[in-house]
Amino acid sequence: MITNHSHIVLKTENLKIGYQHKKKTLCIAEKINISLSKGQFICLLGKNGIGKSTLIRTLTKVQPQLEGTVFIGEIALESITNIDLAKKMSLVMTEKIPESNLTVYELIALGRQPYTNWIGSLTEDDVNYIDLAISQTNIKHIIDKRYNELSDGQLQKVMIARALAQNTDLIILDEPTAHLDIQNKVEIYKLLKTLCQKYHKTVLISSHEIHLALQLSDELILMNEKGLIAGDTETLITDGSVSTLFSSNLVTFDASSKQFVINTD
Ligand SMILES: Nc1ncnc2c1ncn2[C@@H]1O[C@H](COP(=O)(O)OP(=O)(O)OP(=O)(O)O)[C@@H](O)[C@H]1O
Repeated sequence: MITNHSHIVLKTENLKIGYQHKKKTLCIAEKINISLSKGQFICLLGKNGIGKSTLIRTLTKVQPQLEGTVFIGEIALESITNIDLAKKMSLVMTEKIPESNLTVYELIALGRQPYTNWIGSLTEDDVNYIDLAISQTNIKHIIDKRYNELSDGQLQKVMIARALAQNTDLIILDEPTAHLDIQNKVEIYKLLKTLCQKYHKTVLISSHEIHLALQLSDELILMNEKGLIAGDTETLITDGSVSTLFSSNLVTFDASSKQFVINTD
């Protein structure tokens, strides 16, 4: 019997990611075969510049793959229209959005764009999803503020709320907690975990919060110079895979505390 757990929301087949400039090809990683299952909280970890954002941009159709295929369910990514994709997948990127005079509420309401009618007026359903996203991210106190009045941390929560309002089965976030303090980082991680457990969303995030990722994720995708290692979080901690993330004599992975610790000598 196929359970919800084994239901694959996204998978890649022999994916090769990177950049093509004129006749020059820069390969960042290849032979990538990963799958994301329904209800799973997956963290993508790797050191600076290893290719996490490149992978996320390729999985979300922001940039083309060099080779191979990304499937959303059974359908190849390139054959899905942008409007249909926006109903299946929401994306939170670190890039700043263009300057605007929108209020927080209006920004979040933009998450409903794939569903709104041609004049863009909000239905009762739209309003309910927006209100739920606002309460889930705990930002009711700032909904009347303008975009340019927000701190980086507040803006990050608003962008997550916009993705939640989009109400997709799959949510992909590139370093969603980069500007947040420790309390807000934990809050966001717990929120993402709850979305998976309670609402069976599939959440993929790239992150440098290794300690939080190891405590809360169901699965990991580890990127290092040799390629990708994907699997169950506890397994990758105990089989030593996590310790390969940083090949440096500055830090060592301590599996018992699930942390990289600074070498003292
Ligand atoms: N437009 C581009 N053209 C060519 N190379 C690029 C481009 N964008 C990024 N790169 C290179 O691709 C590699 C991977 O970058 P990427 O941003 O995916 O890493 P990352 O793991 O997300 O890093 P970080 O943790 O620092 O955000 C880097 O060497 C980077 O210089």
